[in-house]
Amino acid sequence: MGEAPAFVVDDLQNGYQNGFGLKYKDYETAITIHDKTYVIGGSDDESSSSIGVRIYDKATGNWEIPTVLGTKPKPCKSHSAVSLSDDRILIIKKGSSPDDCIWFLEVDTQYVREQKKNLGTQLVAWSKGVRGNVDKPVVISGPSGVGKGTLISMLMREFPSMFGFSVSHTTRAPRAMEKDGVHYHFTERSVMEKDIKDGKFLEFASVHGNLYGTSIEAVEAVADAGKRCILDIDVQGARSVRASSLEAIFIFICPPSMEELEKRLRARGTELEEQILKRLRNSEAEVEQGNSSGIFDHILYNDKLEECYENLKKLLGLDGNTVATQKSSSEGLNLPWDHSVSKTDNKIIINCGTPELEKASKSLIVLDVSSLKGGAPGRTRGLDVYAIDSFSDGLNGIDSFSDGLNGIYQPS
Ligand SMILES: Nc1ncnc2c1ncn2[C@@H]1O[C@H](COP(=O)(O)OP(=O)(O)OP(=O)(O)O)[C@@H](O)[C@H]1O
Ligand SMILES: Nc1nc2c(ncn2[C@@H]2O[C@H](COP(=O)(O)O)[C@@H](O)[C@H]2O)c(=O)[nH]1
Repeated sequence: MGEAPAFVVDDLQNGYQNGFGLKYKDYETAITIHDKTYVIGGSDDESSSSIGVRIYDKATGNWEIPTVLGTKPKPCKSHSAVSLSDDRILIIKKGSSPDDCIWFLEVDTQYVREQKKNLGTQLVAWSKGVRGNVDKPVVISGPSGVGKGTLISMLMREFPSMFGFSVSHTTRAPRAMEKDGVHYHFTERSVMEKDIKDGKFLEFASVHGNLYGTSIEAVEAVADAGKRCILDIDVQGARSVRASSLEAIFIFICPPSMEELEKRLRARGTELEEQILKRLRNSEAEVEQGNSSGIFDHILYNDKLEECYENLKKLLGLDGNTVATQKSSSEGLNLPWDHSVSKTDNKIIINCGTPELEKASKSLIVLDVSSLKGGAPGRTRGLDVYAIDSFSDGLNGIDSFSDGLNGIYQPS
């Protein structure tokens, strides 16, 4: 795809290399990985909604505008970019809020390769970086009427600040008490199919004759609120999530018997006879797959509701030690506007000192990226952050901090 280049090709061929914050005009950085140069544009244009990405393919001599998946970072005036192991580029936004400064642009991860194959286009995907290991999302599956929704409501009522519900999309009609955007995003099939084609869904499946799906945005909205995401999805959806990079805990809820399941479904009174029969027919295969597919980490029997709820809490580590597990999931990183970035092995060094402060105390922040987990279409977790307070002279390289780590960076 052709586009007027912001700089001439010779600049790319001669001037750019893998590495650091090569600031170009209009706050762009360029990172070359093998034959491709990724030009990542910051912006001072308030109207642009996200950081742009273009690719120059040295082999063909063409510019390409890739399909961009994932929740995109809002534009910033400047950023640094560092390539990590050829499959993703770390972006450090300057002047951004502490919880919005670390992003990853995935260019050749498994997810990107799969989506490229599915969509048949040049493609990249954004994933926001978070410190440490936030609690894994919880996927809850089980046949219709087994009590998934009831258990999830109990959990959310008891721990409102800890859990957030992933609001699915569905093409089925709303029930009497259901609210759009709360219980589901009720949607037209054609709209949902287009969004699926555009890569906006983490998973989707045809369930009891309707289309259901979890959008990437739904999962990220929960993470943005600093909560642990709960997904109520069918077994097909659970299988897709299991195959994705979203690391989750998978729990299957089993009915005590098929007779009891039928009783609950009928007593709920939300489905017409035809739907009840369809759901009951499907439940046999679901229970079989739930028990034998290897997708699920835990199987819970929902016979006595209170007992099942206590067991659910136990396996989520919520039995009596609630305060300890209600930790903040995404503590940010408070970077000064003026900083420079360098890299060694799996460590990214952010120098927060200014050249004018010659003999003064400088502060180096180390981002350890050796234990990254997850990634698009969710968050990139496992980012470790340390600060080093050191005194000028010779502190512009990697060698100078080998013994300088003095604990976790405290945002000022
Ligand atoms: N352990 C239980 N004993 C008796 N009734 C229960 C139990 N658990 C849930 N129920 C009841 O069963 C009905 C179905 O529960 P619920 O709506 O939570 O099922 P679900 O698995 O979310 O179904 P769906 O997949 O169709 O959304 C509800 O009326 C609920 O009150
Ligand atoms: N694969 C997905 N399955 C989903 C999703 N949201 C809900 N579901 C499952 O659908 C059935 C029926 O739900 P109902 O609300 O119509 O009773 C149930 O098993 C849910 O778990 C989704 O996003 N993806």
